[in-house]
Amino acid sequence: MSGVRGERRRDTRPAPAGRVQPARRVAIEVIMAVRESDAYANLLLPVKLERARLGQQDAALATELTYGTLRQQGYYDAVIRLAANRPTEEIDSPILDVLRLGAHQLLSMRVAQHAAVDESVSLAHEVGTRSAAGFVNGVLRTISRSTPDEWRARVMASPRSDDERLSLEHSHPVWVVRAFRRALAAEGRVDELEDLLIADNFAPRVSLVALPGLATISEIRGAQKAKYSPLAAVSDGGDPGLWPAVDEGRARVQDEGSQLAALALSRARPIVRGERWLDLCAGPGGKAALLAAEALEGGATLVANEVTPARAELVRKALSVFADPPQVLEFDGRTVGARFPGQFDRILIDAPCTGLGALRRRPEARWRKQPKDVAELAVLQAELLESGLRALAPGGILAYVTCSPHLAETRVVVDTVLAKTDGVVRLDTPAVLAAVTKRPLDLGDTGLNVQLWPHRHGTDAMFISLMQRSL
Ligand SMILES: C[S@@+](CC[C@H](N)C(=O)[O-])C[C@H]1O[C@@H](n2cnc3c(N)ncnc32)[C@H](O)[C@@H]1O
Repeated sequence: MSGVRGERRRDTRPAPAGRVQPARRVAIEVIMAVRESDAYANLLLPVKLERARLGQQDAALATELTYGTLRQQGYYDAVIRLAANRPTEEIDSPILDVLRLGAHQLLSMRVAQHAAVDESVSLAHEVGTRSAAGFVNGVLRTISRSTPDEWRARVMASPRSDDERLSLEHSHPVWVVRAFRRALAAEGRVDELEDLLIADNFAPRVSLVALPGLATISEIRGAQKAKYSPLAAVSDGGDPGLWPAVDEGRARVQDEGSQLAALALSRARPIVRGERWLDLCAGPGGKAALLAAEALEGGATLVANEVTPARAELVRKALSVFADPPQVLEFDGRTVGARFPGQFDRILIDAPCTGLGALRRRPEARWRKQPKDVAELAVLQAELLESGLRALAPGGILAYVTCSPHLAETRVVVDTVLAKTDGVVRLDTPAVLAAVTKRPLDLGDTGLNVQLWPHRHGTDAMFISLMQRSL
C-alpha cells in the first residue's frame, strides 16, 4: 500500500484532472501550502478563491473545507490513526492532507459519503499514486462505516489526563490547553476552559471598525452594531470589500478586541492638542489606522513604526486614507527608546506574539506554534516594552497589548519589566475601558490589566495593560 512513508511507489500516473470539485481543489491547495510553505490560510484562501472564480456558494464550501480541516487537524489525526491502524507520521504528508480533508467531510459536514470518498480518492491520484489512492479509499471507507459519535467515543477512550481529553476533543495541542488553563485560573475562571476551546473552533462574525471622522457605523448597511466597541459593526457574511466605506479604507475589518486595545490608549484621558503618539509595532496597520483617526480628531500626531519593510508598506497603505498620512518608520522597535528618548505622549506596543488569542481566525496557528516560541517572544516583548517606556515623555501613557492570553506573554512581561523600571506606574485599564465600552465587560480577576476572551466577549483574546511615566 503506498501513501505510507518509505514504501515504493508503483504507479505515478495522475488521474485526469477535473474530477475534483473546484471547492475541494482550492481547499487542498491551501491546506498543502500551509504545511509545505508555512502559508497563512486566511491570506492565501482569498487569493485562490478569486483565481478560481468560485461563486458564493462554492467559495463558502471551500472556506469551510479549508478552515474546518485545519482547525480540527488534531482530532482528525486521532481518527485517522485508528482507521489506518498506523501512526500518522508514517503516512506521506500530501496523502495525510487528503485524508484530513476527507475526514472533515465525513465527520463534521453533511457531505454525501460517495462524494467525500470519491473526490478524496481523485485528489490522492493527483497528489500521490494510484496505490496511495487505494489507501485513501480504504481509510475513508473505514471512517464512513462508523458514526461521528462512535468515532468520538473511540478517540476519547484513551486520554491520560483532563488536558489530554480536552486537547483531543477540541483539537488544540496539549500545551495550548495547559496555557489557557493557567491563564483562566489566574483570573479565577478556570471553569470556562472548555467554553474557550469550543469558541476557538467557530469562525467569528466579521467585525468592522468605522474610523472616527471618516466613516460611521450606519454606512455599513446590513451590519449590526457590536456589543462593546462604540465604533464597531458586525456582519454575518458577504464580502466586506463591497461596502464603499471599506473599499475606500474609511472602515476596516477589525476585531472588536483590537478596537478596544487602541481605544484604551487613545481615550485613556482627553487628548491635548500637539501630543505625539507612537505605534511601535504597527504592521499591518489596523490599530495604527484607528489611532491615526483618533489622533486627528484630537489634534495629536501619530508616528507608526514597523521593522519588516513589507509590513511597513501595508501600514502605509492602511494610512493612505488620510489626506496627510502619518510617517511610517522602519526601525527595530528595540532601538526606538534610545533614538527618541522621552519623546512620545502615548505609545502603543501591540507586541509580536504567539497569536494564541486569535485561533478562531487563524485556523492553522495552533499547530504551528511551539512552547519554545513563547520563550523567545517573551524576551523580545520585554525588550520592546523597555524600549517603549524609554521613549515615553513625562506623564506619557503606554499600552502594552498582545493577541495572546499566555501568561508568559502578558502579565509576566509587564510585571518583570515594571519591577526593574523606576518612575512608571500602572493605570487602571479596566476603569479606562469601562468608560469606553457600550456595556460593562465581564472581567475576571486581572488586577489593573484587561484580558478579553472569545468565549466571554466574542472578541480575540486581547491582553491590554496601561502604564504611565511619572511627571
Ligand atoms: C501583533 S503585530 C501588530 C499588529 C498591528 N498593531 C495591527 O493592529 O495591525 C506585531 C508586529 O510587530 C512587528 N515586529 C516584530 N518585531 C519587531 C521589532 N523588533 N520592532 C518593531 N516591530 C516588530 C511584526 O512584524 C508585526 O508586524
